[in-house]
Amino acid sequence: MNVLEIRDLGVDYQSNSGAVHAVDGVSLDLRRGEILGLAGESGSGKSTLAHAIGRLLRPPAAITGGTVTYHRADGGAVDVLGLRGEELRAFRWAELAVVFQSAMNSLNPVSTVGAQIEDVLRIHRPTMKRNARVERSVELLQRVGISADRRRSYPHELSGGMRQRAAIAIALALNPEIVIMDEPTTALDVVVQRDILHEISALREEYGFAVVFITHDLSLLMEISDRIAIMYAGRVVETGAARALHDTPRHPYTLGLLRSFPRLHGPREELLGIPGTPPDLRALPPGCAFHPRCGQALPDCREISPSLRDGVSCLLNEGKGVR
Ligand SMILES: Nc1ncnc2c1ncn2[C@@H]1O[C@H](COP(=O)(O)OP(=O)(O)OP(=O)(O)O)[C@@H](O)[C@H]1O
Repeated sequence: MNVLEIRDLGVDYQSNSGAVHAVDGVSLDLRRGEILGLAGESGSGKSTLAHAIGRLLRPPAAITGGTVTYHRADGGAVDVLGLRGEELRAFRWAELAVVFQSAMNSLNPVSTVGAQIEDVLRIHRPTMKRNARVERSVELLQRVGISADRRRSYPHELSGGMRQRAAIAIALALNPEIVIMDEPTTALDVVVQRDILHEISALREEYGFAVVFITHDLSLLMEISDRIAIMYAGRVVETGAARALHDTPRHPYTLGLLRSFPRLHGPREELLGIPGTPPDLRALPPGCAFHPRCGQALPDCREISPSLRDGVSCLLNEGKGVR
């Protein structure tokens, strides 16, 4: 059951030197309650896609086409890109919430973390009584690992990890169906990162929300995600179950990414990485955008732009794993 369906979505950034096609014909499903990881090199369009889904794009970004459909738990379908005004505001917190990399930027520095949760409740649940709001904020803070006495702390009084936990608690205030996490733990040290990721998994089990999770760290993504979508130059080039993608990558770019990161388990392998740099998004090479960097490219790859079929867009792929 899909909670979100993205079809043929395009997002451009207008610039003096031409339109940057940051997201180009992306179709992707988010299933109810799953963690979907978005991976890809810097500049591949992950954040732009996540911002488009959350209706957070600002000029010079503009949606050039496509649809995003949200399926309510009661079966109703919502045209996310068509939401305006009050409907959009309600959708943003109650149905979809976002946690950004820097909690410091999303938290209000002059308001305690408890007050920030209670504010969300006050605005969106006008009938909720004050003590019910306090109760809920304490419950949420405790649930993300912040003790009740920290409810009155200001963001600057908390450690980086605690601030990120607070940002997650705020995002969960209205029990959203979808939580978008854009590098939520990247600024934190590895131990704190892992703790928070385990917390996110546990919260997801408990509350049943779906997550779109973005991180540069593919091994981390493999651990936390149910499914993964790999982006290259604004397009999704492979999707699949995290395990399958890890064990039998089908796109040479996926393989390259996997080889760029040390594996957590199993024998150590040489970090081969991917030669070259991502293309200019104003003028993609003809054919498969990855072909100039692909060690396995065929002559046809220079001419034919493969579409995503059966979870992979690569001419080489005939159901076999790439080498
Ligand atoms: N305001 C902007 N104006 C012009 N181009 C932009 C703007 N913001 C992003 N871009 C371009 O859009 C492309 C996609 O960027 P995006 O941030 O979505 O990628 P990303 O995969 O999330 O990268 P990262 O992992 O570094 O966050 C990049 O080429 C970037 O240079």
